[in-house]
Amino acid sequence: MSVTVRVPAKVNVQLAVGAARPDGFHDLANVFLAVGLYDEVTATPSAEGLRITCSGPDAGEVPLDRTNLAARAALALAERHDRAPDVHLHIAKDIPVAGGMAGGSADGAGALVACDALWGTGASREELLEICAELGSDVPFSLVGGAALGTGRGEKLQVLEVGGTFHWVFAMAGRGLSTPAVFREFDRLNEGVRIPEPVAAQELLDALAKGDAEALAAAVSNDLQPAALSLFPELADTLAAGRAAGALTGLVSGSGPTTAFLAKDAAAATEIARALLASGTCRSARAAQAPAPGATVI
Ligand SMILES: C[C@](O)(CO)[C@H](O)COP(=O)(O)OP(=O)(O)OC[C@H]1O[C@@H](n2ccc(N)nc2=O)[C@H](O)[C@@H]1O
Ligand SMILES: Nc1ncnc2c1ncn2[C@@H]1O[C@H](COP(=O)(O)OP(=O)(O)OP(=O)(O)O)[C@@H](O)[C@H]1O
Repeated sequence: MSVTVRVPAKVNVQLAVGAARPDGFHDLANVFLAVGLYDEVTATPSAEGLRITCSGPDAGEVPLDRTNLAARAALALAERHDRAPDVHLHIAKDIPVAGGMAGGSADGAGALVACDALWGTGASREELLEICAELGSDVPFSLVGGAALGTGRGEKLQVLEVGGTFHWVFAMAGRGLSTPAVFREFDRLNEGVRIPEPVAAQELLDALAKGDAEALAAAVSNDLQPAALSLFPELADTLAAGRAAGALTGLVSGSGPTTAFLAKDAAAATEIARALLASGTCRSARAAQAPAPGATVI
C-alpha cells in the first residue's frame, strides 16, 4: 500500500517586502499563484524507520537526511499523533532546487498529506495548515494551491479568485540562490531607507480575478528582484531575452534565480521557451499554466 501526492510549484505575482522584524523575518504582501510544474511524493510503509529517496535531474542537490522538508513534515505529524515515523518517502522532483519556486515547500506539504492518508491520522485541514506554517513560510500555500494572498511572513493565507488560465514560461538558471541570502541582500540594499508597510495592489487582484494577462503583466512586482539581480547579475540577460521573445512581462520568481515570463497564449509561451533556450542565457525553459491545484492525492 502506498500513497502518492502531487504538489505544484509557485510564482509570486506580487512580492511586497516590509522591514526586517525582530525575529529576522520580513512581513510580506505575497500574492502566490500555483503553476503546473509538479513534484510527486510517494509514502510507503517502512520497516527501517524514516527513509527519504529522490529522483529527477536535480536529485543530487536534495538533502536525504532529516533536514529535508518532507522528512520534517513526517516527523512533525508522527510526533503530534504519538506514532513512529516508519515511512519511506520518495520524491519525484521536477521543480527546480533552490530556484525560488517553493520546491522544498511542495515536498513538505506533499509528505504531510501523504503520511496523513497512509497512517489514517485524520488530521483536520487546520492542523495540516498549522504544521505547514511551522515548516516554512511558503509551505501552507503549497498545500492550498490556486492563488492566495499571504501576509505575516507569508503563512497567513487568504484564497483569491482567478478568472482564467495564465500561460507562463520559466527559465531555470545554472545555479541556485539561497533564500536567506537574498533577504539579507534586500536588507543591505535598503539600509537607511524607510520601507513602507507591504500591501497587495488592487489592480493586480482585479487582473487575477478577470483572468486578464495584459493587466496582470502591467501589475506584477517583486521587491526581492533587485537583491536577486545584485547577487546574480546575469539574470538581467535572461529577463531581456524573454522580453525580446514577446513576453508580456518578465520577473524573478520569488527569491530567484528562476525567471518567470507571462505569455499572451499557449502558442506564444512555446515560442518564448524556444527563444529563451536558444539565447543561451538559461539552463532550461519550460512552459506551464496557472492556476494549478494544491497538494492532491493521485
Ligand atoms: C521568497 C519566498 O519564497 C516568497 O514566497 C518566501 O518568502 C520564502 O519562503 P520559505 O522558503 O518557505 O522561507 P522560510 O523557510 O520560512 O525562511 C527562510 C529564510 O528566509 C527569510 N525570510 C523568509 C520569509 C519571510 N517572510 N521573511 C524572511 O526574512 C529568513 O531569513 C528565513 O530564515
Ligand atoms: N525536499 C527538498 N527539496 C529541495 N530542497 C530541499 C528539500 N528539503 C530541504 N531542502 C533544502 O532547501 C534548500 C532550498 O530548496 P528549495 O528548492 O525549497 O528552494 P526554493 O524553491 O528557492 O524555496 P522558496 O521558493 O520556498 O524560497 C535546498 O538547497 C536544500 O538544501
